[in-house]
Formats: sequence, structure tokens, C-alpha cells
Amino acid sequence: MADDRRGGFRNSRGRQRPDVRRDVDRGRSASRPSERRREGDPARRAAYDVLRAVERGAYANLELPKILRNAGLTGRDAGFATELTYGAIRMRGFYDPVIELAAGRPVAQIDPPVLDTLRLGAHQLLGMRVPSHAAASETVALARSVNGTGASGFVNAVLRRVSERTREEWLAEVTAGREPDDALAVEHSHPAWVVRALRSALLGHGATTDERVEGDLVRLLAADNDPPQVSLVARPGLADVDELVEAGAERSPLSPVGARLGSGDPGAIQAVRDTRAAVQDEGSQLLALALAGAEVPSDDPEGEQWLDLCAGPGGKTGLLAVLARQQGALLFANEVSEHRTELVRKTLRAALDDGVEVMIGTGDGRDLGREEPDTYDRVLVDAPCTGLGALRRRPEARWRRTASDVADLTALQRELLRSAVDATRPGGVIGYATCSPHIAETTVVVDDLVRSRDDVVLEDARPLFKDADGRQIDALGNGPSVQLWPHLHGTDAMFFALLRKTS
Ligand SMILES: C[S@@+](CC[C@H](N)C(=O)[O-])C[C@H]1O[C@@H](n2cnc3c(N)ncnc32)[C@H](O)[C@@H]1O
Repeated sequence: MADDRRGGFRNSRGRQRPDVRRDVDRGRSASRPSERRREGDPARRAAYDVLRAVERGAYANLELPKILRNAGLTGRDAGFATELTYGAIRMRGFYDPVIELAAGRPVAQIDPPVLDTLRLGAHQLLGMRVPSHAAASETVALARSVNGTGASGFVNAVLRRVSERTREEWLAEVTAGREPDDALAVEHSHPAWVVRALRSALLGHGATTDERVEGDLVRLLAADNDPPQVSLVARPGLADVDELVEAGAERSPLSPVGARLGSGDPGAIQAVRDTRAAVQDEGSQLLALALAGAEVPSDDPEGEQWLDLCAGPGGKTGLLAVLARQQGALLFANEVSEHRTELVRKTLRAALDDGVEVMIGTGDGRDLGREEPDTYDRVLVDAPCTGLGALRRRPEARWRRTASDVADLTALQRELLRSAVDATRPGGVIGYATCSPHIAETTVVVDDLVRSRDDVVLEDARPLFKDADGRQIDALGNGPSVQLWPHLHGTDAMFFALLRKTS
């Protein structure tokens, strides 16, 4: 039934250019007798509801599972709704100019709920393998149900015009006459300031050269639009990778504690349900392993003390806690938000049940250096950041952030890093991490700190990044810090700097 509704998938000969007027007309008449058609189908309705929730400030990755569950959508229907939702949100930087031309008016003059319906239609027509007649007729049926009969006529007319050209033809049309960065921004659906920041980051972290940068930038932008694979972590001592492999995952070549799930629901894996394993980007896994693996001379018979200064919702702490147990250390997981501290507790459920000793606290990390000076052997500062390195995962993030966020965040990042250094005992190490490659949030924060004080040095973090076979991972950048990339490593664009307190 699912295939019928969507009209099946396009064949391998590529995009169809159907006789659009006839297809759309057929869709319109086909929708008349069917009550179900009149209301729109549940998968498209679910996608629409997520887009509306995102407009009101929700996060698609949190909202979508709830809406799918409430609608009783599973399997292929859930997959279709997911692809439609994420694609329509992610690619709106391309679809909005298309809609403007097809509608003959700026998107700001289109009622936002109707605009969301049009974005869903545009994604089916230009970004998915849904035949034009099914894309148009089902979206018009959705419009009739959620936007009203009058608006559905407008949606029909606009989608008919959208379907008259191929994706490539629209691309040529909407990028014509734009400055190169604006054209890239439209084609790959990123804000232009993000395009520029990513180019600077690729160059600044040594991931490319002046000659290669434009090609590498395009590969990075394209990777941001590829849905990421589901990566899992087996938390050592609680689960192992073999257990995840038995549950259908494949061993990760990149992370010694990681696995990749090609298809299926990670929530169906027992170890994930138990929090002995978890969904976690392999870059995040490598960061936690790097901090745990750094050499720290210690003769304290009580064992080391570790601090995760910004722990919520607990992904890296989930790994650090069990690594700390293996190394005879005690971890303090700190987080400023009470709600997110609660999430840390949930993440650590299996570890706590298994007797792993972790202290969990709510507090402002900026105060910890003053309150507990020269205390910790290893400190992680996984700083709040723009998240420009995790755009694959959070489809709406690129549209919410603005260039002016960077200044506020870097001020906080600097204070947190200063506090972390104060809280570290001489000889101890600090890992400074962001899920953003933005130069201002990464090397500038670290370099300024090292220049401003004489009790801390930057060390080469690259030798700490080893793959599942124990070999050093390639393409980590100029050093001494590490920058991972979606298009090079298949991870989020995580940054990691290793600092050592000297006195
Ligand atoms: C990038 S997230 C950390 C992600 C976490 N390490 C993980 O792997 O799941 C940054 C966290 O810092 C927290 N945060 C923001 N300001 C803080 C502050 N002043 N002190 C401590 N934590 C703070 C945020 O609430 C957020 O949970």
C-alpha cells in the first residue's frame, strides 16, 4: 500500500520529466473520491506536523519520533516520513528560491503553514524519487486538509510549476547571477555565512590547500546534506562491540568501541535499551578515548580524578565513566542545566547499576576552577558551540544559528576553558572540544588562552587518535590539535585540543 500511495520509486534511468500538467490534473481528480486522499496520507501529515513544530522552536530529531509514534507509523512509512521531514528542512535554502519563482512572490509573503506544505512538495519533486503525479496530488490533498481548500489551489498551482523543470534546471535558474558564495549557499542549502566559515575552517585546520579548497568545500557541504549513518558505542565493561555485531551492526573501522547500524532501529537493540551501549557519533567516541589515553604521570594511590565540565546530556560522560573505572579513576560529571543533569543520570543508568562510581552535579562550570583549584588529573571541556560540525544530524540548526551567535559563544568557551585549567592539577591534562570547526570557536580560543597564561601548553593530540586497528587516523590536520570532518572521516566535524598544565 505504501508504494501505491507514493506511486512507486523512479527507476534507475534517473529523473523523470513527465507531462506535468496531465499528472497534476490526474492527481487532482484522483483525490476527489478518496476520503483518505482528501485528508492527505499519514506519513506526509507527520512530516508537516514536524515542520510546524520546528517553526515553533522544536528540534526535528526529538519531535519526529514522537509524531511517528502517535501516528502509528513504522517501517517504510516511517522511513518515508523521516526522509521527507529532514530533506524539506535541510534543503529549504534551495527550495525557497524555487518556490518564490514558481509562486511569483517572496516566501515572506506566503503564509508559513502553506510554505511548509510547499517545501514538502518541493522536496518530493526535486529531492526524492517520488513521481510527480503522486508528489503533487498527495501534497495538494495534505494542503486541503491542513491549509484549507483555498490554499490547496495555490499549492496545486505552485507545485505544477515546480514540476515543470528538473532539479538541475531549477538550480541553474536560482543560482544565475549570484555571487559565488551565494550560489554555493543556495545549491547546498547552507546560509552564506556558514559557507564562508567552513571554507576558512578547512584552510585554517590544514584540511586543504588554496588550490583544492573549493572542491573540498563542495564535498563538505554535500556531506552535511547526507543523512548520517547510525553509529553506536559499546561502553567498555558494560557491553562489547561483538554484542552489537550480533544485533546486526557492523564493526566500526574508525572507533575501537564503535559499530555502525546500516538499517533498523537502534532502540530495538537490548544493549542500547539498557544504556550499556548508545547511539554516539564516532568522532565523539574518539575524543573521549583520546582524553582517557593521554599520558598523565600520577603516583596518587587513590587514583586519578576526572572532570567532565559540560556533561549534558551525557554522551561522552557515558564513555568516560567506564574508562575511568578501568583506569581506577573517579569521574565528576558537571552540567549547568538541571534538566540536562537528569539526562546525564539516565545515560549513566547501566554504569551506576553496575557499580561505576560517578559524581553527578549541577553547577556553572565557570565557577569550578575557583571552587576546586588544582584538583583534577583529566578535564574535558565539551563546550557549548554553534554546532556547525553536526549539521547532518540537526536539520534545522543551520537556519537557527546566526553569525552573531559566535561572539557570545566564544566568550563562554573562553571562560569555561580558563576555569578548566584552574581546576586541573599541575601535570594534568585538559581536552577542549567543540562540535564546530569554526576557527573562532576552536584554535582561536585555545591559542589565546595559551598565549595569555604561563602555566599551560598545547600538546600534539594527533597520536591519541587511533582507529579500530590501533593505527593513527589520517587527515587530522596540521596539529597540534585535531579536526575531524564528515567528508573525510564520516564523523561530525569535531575539534579537540589537548592542553597540559605545567605549574
Ligand atoms: C556540547 S554540549 C555537551 C555534550 C556532552 N559532552 C555530550 O557528549 O553529551 C555543552 C553542554 O554545556 C552545557 N553548559 C552550557 N553552559 C555551561 C556552563 N556555564 N557550565 C557548565 N555547563 C554548561 C550545556 O547545557 C550543554 O549541555
